[in-house]
Amino acid sequence: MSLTEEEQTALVTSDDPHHPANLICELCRNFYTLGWVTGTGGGISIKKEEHIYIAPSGVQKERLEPHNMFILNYPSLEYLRQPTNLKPSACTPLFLAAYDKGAGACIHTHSQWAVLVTLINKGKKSFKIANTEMIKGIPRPSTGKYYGYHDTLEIPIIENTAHEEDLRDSLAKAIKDYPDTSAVLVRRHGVYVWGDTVWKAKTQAECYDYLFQLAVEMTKLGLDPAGPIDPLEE
Ligand SMILES: CSC[C@@H](O)[C@@H](O)C(=O)COP(=O)(O)O
Ligand SMILES: [Zn+2]
Repeated sequence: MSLTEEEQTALVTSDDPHHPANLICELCRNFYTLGWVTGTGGGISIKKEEHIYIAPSGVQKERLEPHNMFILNYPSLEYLRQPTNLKPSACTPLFLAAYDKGAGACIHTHSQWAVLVTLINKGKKSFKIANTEMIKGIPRPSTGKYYGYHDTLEIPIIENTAHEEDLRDSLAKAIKDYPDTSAVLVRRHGVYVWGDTVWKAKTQAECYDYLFQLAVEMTKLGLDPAGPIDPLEE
């Protein structure tokens, strides 16, 4: 299905700030200030019905403009729009793994908290944290609810590869092995977080980042992020 130039332009042109092409630009500017998408790394993709919006590869993500967006048809994976002289994000196969799981948006951050949490869990296949209020912002699909304050949240960690696209198989395996997860950490690299909608993906990415920072700081203080509540605390 090839679209005319006009039809392609219409897919990235809107006065609605919530249109995916506009939102990707706005959110990347926000994420840049958080240190999530600096130095061209990281990014976000949004799915609107059968259209998946993807940013170009290797560009400053905080300077994106709506007309820079690639558009993929889902599930045919045919490109409907490919801006000239640009390549789609190397994260595309990873974003697609999240869409295959039913996501409406997927965020990839290079947050240093995500990187550090993989380093304090040296040799481990997952990161765990419990008894923390912000866990309640993370959905638990098997229960149809969110995690509870006393639950243990477990996020898989996969090993980094030299090229982003080569992470696809291990990310897909982690999603299969941890059916309740909505995030996958990549050692020495960052994290992928997805949600049913762009807003859920965003708030969940914020909760995860908070929990990663908390876990790093707790570990520095000799506290176990997944440990029980100390009776002397209260
Ligand atoms: C600082 S380069 C980082 C990239 O290799 C990659 O990890 C990344 O997250 C962004 O890939 P990109 O293809 O620019 O969207
Ligand atoms: Zn990356």
